[in-house]
Amino acid sequence: MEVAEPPVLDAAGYQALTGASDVQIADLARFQELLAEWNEVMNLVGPLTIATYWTRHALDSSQLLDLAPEANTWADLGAGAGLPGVVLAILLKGRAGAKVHLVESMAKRCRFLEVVAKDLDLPVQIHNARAEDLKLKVEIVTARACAPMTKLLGFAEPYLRSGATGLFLKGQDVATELSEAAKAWKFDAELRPSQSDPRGRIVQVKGLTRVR
Ligand SMILES: C[S@@+](CC[C@H](N)C(=O)[O-])C[C@H]1O[C@@H](n2cnc3c(N)ncnc32)[C@H](O)[C@@H]1O
Repeated sequence: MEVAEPPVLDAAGYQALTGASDVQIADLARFQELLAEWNEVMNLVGPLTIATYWTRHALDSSQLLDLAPEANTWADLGAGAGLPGVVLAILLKGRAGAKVHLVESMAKRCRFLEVVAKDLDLPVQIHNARAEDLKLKVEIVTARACAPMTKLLGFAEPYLRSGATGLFLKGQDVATELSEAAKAWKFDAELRPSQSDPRGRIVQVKGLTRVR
């Protein structure tokens, strides 16, 4: 089956598609600069993806907000370079009660996140910790490229069990990952199309219990 290519957006194309404000575009462009600068000395994202940032990182991340436009409290597990968490925080900045928890187990990636948070004055809290060890009450728990579904649900268990909805960015192996995960967990999952990756899916997860 032929799969459409993802859109290749620049800042203007991203703004036309999403309706982001000029201030948000400026903040997103600054994040792209910081990513490019730090990627020279630290492995944050694939170097070639800096050139396709507006699709591959900005749109990939910000599309989650369309699925939960009212949600103010988010936790991004395995935030790494700040994707999707920093993009979400840029878009939520200025909204009363907005808070994005960036959870990342690697200390040097947390140092990068601290620099970005300060530079852009973001409503974030950075946790240098393993996601499964924290007890954060949030509306939405998210993750991109953090772990296969079976393992990811283990990381997300405390958040999902306390009432959060999961929005997980997944690639083309999502069906296999979900059927594997169903051997270990019982959960409700809905698949949403991805705007940034025609082969990718957003998995919306609610309710989670362990079956073995
Ligand atoms: C492949 S990177 C993806 C980073 C980012 N989400 C992105 O899409 O660019 C996965 C990140 O998850 C972090 N990680 C893996 N397991 C974790 C856990 N249990 N708790 C917190 N962070 C974790 C790793 O240190 C790494 O930075």
